[in-house]
Amino acid sequence: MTEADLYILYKGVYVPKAVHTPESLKYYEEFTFRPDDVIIVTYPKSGTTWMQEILPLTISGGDPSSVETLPNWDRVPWLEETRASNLNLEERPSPRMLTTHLHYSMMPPSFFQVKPKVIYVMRNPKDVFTSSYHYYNITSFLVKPGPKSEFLQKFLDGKVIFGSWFDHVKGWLNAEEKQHIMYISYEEMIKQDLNDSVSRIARFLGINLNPEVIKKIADKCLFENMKNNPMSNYSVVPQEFMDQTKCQFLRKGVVGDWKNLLTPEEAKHFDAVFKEKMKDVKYKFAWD
Ligand SMILES: Nc1ncnc2c1ncn2[C@@H]1O[C@H](COP(=O)(O)OS(=O)(=O)O)[C@@H](OP(=O)(O)O)[C@H]1O
Repeated sequence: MTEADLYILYKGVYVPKAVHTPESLKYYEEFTFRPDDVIIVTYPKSGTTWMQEILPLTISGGDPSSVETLPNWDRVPWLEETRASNLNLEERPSPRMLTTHLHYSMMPPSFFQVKPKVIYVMRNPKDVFTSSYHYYNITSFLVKPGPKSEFLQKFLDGKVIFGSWFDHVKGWLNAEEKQHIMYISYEEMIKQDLNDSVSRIARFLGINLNPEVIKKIADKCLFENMKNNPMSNYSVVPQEFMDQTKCQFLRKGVVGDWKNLLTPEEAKHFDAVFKEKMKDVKYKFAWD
C-alpha cells in the first residue's frame, strides 16, 4: 500500500485516512477553545503518550482513576482524529486536556483568539526517526517504511505522516503565544528526575502539588509502569491495526536508540540536514 492508498494530503502534510476524515478535520478547524484548555502538541513519536499520562495525573492532583479507566485517546484526545467529535468535548468540564500533532500554522482560528495553554514536547529527531521506523512497521494504516535508506529520505523530506519534523518544531518554537507555551523535551524527562518535569508542568499550570504527590505521579509514569497499563500501552487496539507481537508500542523508551539503527554515514547526513534546516533556530535543544 502506498501513500495514495493510506493517506490524505491535508494542508500539505500526510495524515492517515484511517483516523482522519474530511469531517474530522472540519470539526478540528471549527473547534472552539477555552483559555484554560491544555493542549499537548507533538510531532509523532516525541513523547505524546507519556505526556497523556503525566497531564491527567497532574491536573487531578495524582488521582489515577482516569489513567486507569480511559484509554489515552479518550482521556486526552487528538482533536483532528475522528474520535474527537464523538466525545462531547463541548460538555467536558475545564480544564479540558487535548492533543494535536498538527503544525502551528495549521491551528484553527479559535486557537489564535483564545490562546489556550500548550505543552510542546520535542525529541531528538534521530530518535523520532528510529521510533517511527519501528512503528510504521507494525501499523496497518501507515505505509510500510521499506528499506531504511528510503524511509530516512522520506522522513528528512517530510513525506511521512504530519510532514516535516523540522517545520513542525520551527513553527512551534516561533509561535507568538510564547507565554502560554511550555517547551519540554523527551530527553529532559528521561535524563533528569521525572519529578522535576512533573513539578515544572504543575507550576506552568498553576497547580500546587506536594513532593509526595509529585513522586507518586512520576512513579506512575515510568516506562515500565506505563507498559503495564492497558489504558496506555495500546494493547486494546486490535492486532490487525497494530501488531504488537512484532514490536511493542512502548518499545524501548530510551534516549539514543538511533545508534542501533543509523550507520555513521546516515547519522552524518541526518546531522547535516538538521544543521541546514535549523540554522536560524536559536533554541538550545536538550539532546545537543
Ligand atoms: N513513560 C515513558 N518513558 C519513556 N518513553 C516513553 C514513555 N511512554 C512512551 N514512551 C516512548 O515514546 C515513544 C512513542 O511516542 P508517542 O507517544 O509520541 O507516539 S505517538 O505519536 O502517539 O504514536 C516510544 O518511543 P520508542 O520506545 O523509542 O519507540 C515510546 O516507547
